[in-house]
Amino acid sequence: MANIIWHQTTITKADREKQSGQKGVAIWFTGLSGSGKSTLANRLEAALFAAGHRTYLLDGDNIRSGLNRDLGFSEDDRKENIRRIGEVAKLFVDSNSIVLTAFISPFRSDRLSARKRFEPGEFIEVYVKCALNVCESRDPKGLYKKARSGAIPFFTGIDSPYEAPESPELTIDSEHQTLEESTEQILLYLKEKEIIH
Ligand SMILES: Nc1ncnc2c1ncn2[C@@H]1O[C@H](COP(=O)(O)OS(=O)(=O)O)[C@@H](OP(=O)(O)O)[C@H]1O
Ligand SMILES: Nc1ncnc2c1ncn2[C@@H]1O[C@H](COP(=O)(O)OP(=O)(O)O)[C@@H](O)[C@H]1O
Repeated sequence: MANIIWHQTTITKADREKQSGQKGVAIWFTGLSGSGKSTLANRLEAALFAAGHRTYLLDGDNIRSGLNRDLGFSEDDRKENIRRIGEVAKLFVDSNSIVLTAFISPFRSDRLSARKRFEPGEFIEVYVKCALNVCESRDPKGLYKKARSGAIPFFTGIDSPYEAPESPELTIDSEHQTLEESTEQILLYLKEKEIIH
């Protein structure tokens, strides 16, 4: 961008890591509405927090009522939604947090653009896999019912596409795994990658 020059801060990401003993990463949940992103992200954050880690959870509905309150659900708005979340997540990672994001993030190209803003290993894509009919039967917010009645146009999985990840770092099968099993699966991955100890 013209006349904008990146300012290198005195305290670096490496300094922060050394002080805290944890690595900053983004755990990027993606999946249909009702697949379990929020439930799992909250459960995982609680486990990480209890173990003394610095964490933060960015959740769809909360961000959409503040930072992204100007955005709706058109393709362009979803793209901008995910772009901003990616930038915010990057700031949290720079600050040495484990940031968890729980957004449908339906488009592969947008998730890839977000990934590219991070260093290798910092962006952990977690696909919360769950069949549409199961998400629809859970319908925790009653939104599928509304979407089927025509009250919510462009609802993901019904009349707006969801592009499943092709090579996510982790796939969680929320139809067949319990919440505890899914949480353990992610914690194990974080330990294997030496993000937490
Ligand atoms: N048209 C349409 N399609 C999908 N979802 C809708 C829609 N309208 C409202 N909602 C509610 O908004 C939540 C999804 O917001 P996100 O920011 O995660 O969506 S996206 O990533 O920009 O696609 C989603 O929350 P989750 O159920 O937690 O996924 C819904 O509660
Ligand atoms: N194994 C599971 N993992 C996660 N959620 C589950 C599971 N089984 C049932 N659920 C339920 O499914 C719903 C998922 O809703 P939510 O977490 O809001 O999904 P999302 O954030 O993807 O829209 C919750 O009511 C949750 O209790």
